[in-house]
Amino acid sequence: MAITASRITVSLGGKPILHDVDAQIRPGEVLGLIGPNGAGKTTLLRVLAALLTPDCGGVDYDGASARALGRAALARRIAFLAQGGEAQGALSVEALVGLGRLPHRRPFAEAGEVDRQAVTRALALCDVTGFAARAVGTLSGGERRRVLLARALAVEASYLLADEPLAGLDPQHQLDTLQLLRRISREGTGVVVVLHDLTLAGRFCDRLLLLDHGRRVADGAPADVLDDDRLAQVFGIHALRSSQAGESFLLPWRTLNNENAP
Ligand SMILES: Nc1ncnc2c1ncn2[C@@H]1O[C@H](COP(=O)(O)OP(=O)(O)OP(=O)(O)O)[C@@H](O)[C@H]1O
Repeated sequence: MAITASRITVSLGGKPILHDVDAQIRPGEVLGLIGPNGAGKTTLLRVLAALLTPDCGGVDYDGASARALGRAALARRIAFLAQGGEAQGALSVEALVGLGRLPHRRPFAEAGEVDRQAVTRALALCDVTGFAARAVGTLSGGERRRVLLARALAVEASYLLADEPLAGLDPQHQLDTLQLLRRISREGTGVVVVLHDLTLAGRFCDRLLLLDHGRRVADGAPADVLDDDRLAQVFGIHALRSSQAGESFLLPWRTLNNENAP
């Protein structure tokens, strides 16, 4: 069981974006998708979610193609949290999170008890139960982000694909969100998450896939992927390293084109 993307090549607007990229999302694992701005992370995530058809290569979903599965089955199998996702202003938070249940409902059917329980659980997991009756348009940016994650969790899909779920979140909710993603992965979900924070990516992901200029330059354990040479070559930074209670971590410290900075 896995989502397996093989030799993905994509051009957009006549510009090559991804070249021959392989990627695999496995149940029970948090895969971090990292790389500089413009590296192709969102494009790869959209291919994995079957929202974008690659020019070459293909994606296999637990042994079936997207076409064989069909839209409805894919929507139950894959939850997608878009980067900076829009949310309709007048809709209540509870109704928006309830949209995550649509793939499970027959057309025009009312929400059932299972749907209501999934929404209640997703609201609690994302710490937004207190906002349930509020109009989405009245929330702060970070609150709205957590509500959109709740909508994705309400799908209760086998795979969760999240594009920068930490953007705009305060430190507590960043840590909460990553702990939550780890928790659902331990319960069997395959999680892929686009992250810019290398400290958190190194701490919370089981595996990191590093993209640079549309190419996969590394895929493996965080400690192996985030070595000094790659941080220099791909990100142009130097990082400090330390450990706390036996857990090692890195802290991006200075850019290499600014050697004299503190
Ligand atoms: N429709 C399009 N037409 C032309 N170029 C595009 C199009 N969509 C994306 N691109 C380009 O493709 C490249 C990869 O974009 P993508 O959004 O996948 O990068 P990313 O790694 O997610 O970046 P970021 O970290 O900044 O979000 C960028 O250079 C972007 O400008």
